[in-house]
Amino acid sequence: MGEPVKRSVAEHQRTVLAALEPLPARDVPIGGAGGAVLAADVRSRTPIPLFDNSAMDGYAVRRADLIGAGPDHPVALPVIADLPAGTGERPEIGPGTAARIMTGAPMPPGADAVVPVEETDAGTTTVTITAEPAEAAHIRRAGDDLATGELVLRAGTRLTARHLAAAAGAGHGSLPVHPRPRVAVISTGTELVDPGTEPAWGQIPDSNSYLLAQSVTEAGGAPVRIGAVPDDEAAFARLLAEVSPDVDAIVLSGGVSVGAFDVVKAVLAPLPSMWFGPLAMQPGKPQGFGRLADGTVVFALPGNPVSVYVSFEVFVRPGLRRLAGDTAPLPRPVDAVAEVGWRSPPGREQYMPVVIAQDGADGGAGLLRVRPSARRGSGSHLVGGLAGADGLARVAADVDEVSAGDRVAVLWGAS
Ligand SMILES: Nc1nc2c(c(=O)[nH]1)N[C@H]1C(S)=C(S)[C@@H](COP(=O)(O)OP(=O)(O)OC[C@H]3O[C@@H](n4cnc5c(N)ncnc54)[C@H](O)[C@@H]3O)O[C@H]1N2
Ligand code: MOO
Repeated sequence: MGEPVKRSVAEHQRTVLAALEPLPARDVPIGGAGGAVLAADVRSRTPIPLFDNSAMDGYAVRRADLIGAGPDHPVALPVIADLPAGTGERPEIGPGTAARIMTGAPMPPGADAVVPVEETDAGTTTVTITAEPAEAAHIRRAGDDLATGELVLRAGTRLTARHLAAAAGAGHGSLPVHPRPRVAVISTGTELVDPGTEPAWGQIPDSNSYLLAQSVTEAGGAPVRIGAVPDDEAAFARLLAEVSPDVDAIVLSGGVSVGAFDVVKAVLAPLPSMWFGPLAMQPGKPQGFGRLADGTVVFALPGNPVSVYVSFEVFVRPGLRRLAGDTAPLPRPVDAVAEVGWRSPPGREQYMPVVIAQDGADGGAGLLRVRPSARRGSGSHLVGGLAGADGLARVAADVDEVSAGDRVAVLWGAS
């Protein structure tokens, strides 16, 4: 039984990206838009600030009344109004009068400067002022920040807290976004039990569904973690049919190899819209990708936990970015030096989970230093070693050994 020709990692990545389109845009209230990608430019509906207002708690005055004012020349003015932030009043400040005003309150007509309360006696009927204000002192002008119609946010921006604040300030209650992809996560394997449950002989905790659900969240998607299901073809087919109408994609783990009970392959390989095959990759060799008959996107990842982590980073995360409409370029791999050597299988591009350290006072040129995060190096079952992995060292398919001191490319940081 010979092995089929292996597809390269780059080709599979291209295939995945070419098969996916951004989810259709829709207006979402800004309270729920964080993490989604903006589908259209957003312009300010109003000036920011909306109106001239005071930058200080103090008194709105006519500057001409206070020329020459100082500690030795106090000037007393009648206080004709009290203006808190939010006031709807617009009292005219005539010559020789003042209004008490709080930070954020609109400047009353006639006033052309604000004197901070610290430079007064804080009077409420008459105020005595001991400083001459500069021209337009402590006034925040309408439109200083943005004029009406100015660009606030560009299409393609993944919305963070800062973006939501700017959009809210510019008068938007909702934003046009590509929704975050809803992603169901299912682990297959009769050997799987919920973590924390005592496993019987032959059983192990399901770690993949937790890895995948959290990875989906970190990639900006909305996970629906179904958890572990046994290797039962009929039940698995029913579950897919039940779940798929509510999600944009399904990420599966396990059951894609050549075993006798490989349920994912058994149920999905007959679909013409699914591809299964080996990749020239380690870990992550057996993979499936495509769509269910109803169009739901399916990533069928191998069961080994390190394979799942690597496959998510290399295929699923870029795919989810595409569904989410994120057009920012993927981070480029950075140059690093291997601190120790390790072996890589010939003919397969290797993705080694690594601990990353930066050269410090020892005279290094700032190059990253990496070593495998798992004690035993490469092994797609070494889930414990994943905890220490800061990134993935990529070793070309034609390299079968990395030696200490070799340069390697490292995928690192949010992608
Ligand atoms: N004769 C061959 N056997 C295998 C090959 C091969 O080419 N020929 N490929 C190996 C490689 S490489 C991988 S990767 C695995 C992938 O197999 P499956 O995708 O069918 O995955 P399973 O057999 O279901 O599980 C593999 C391994 O991972 C453990 N596992 C599965 N799910 C979870 C989970 N949710 N949480 C934690 N661990 C999980 C499972 O118990 C197995 O130990 O096939 C090799 N075999
Ligand atoms: O390709 Mo497998 O994913 O090495 O364990």
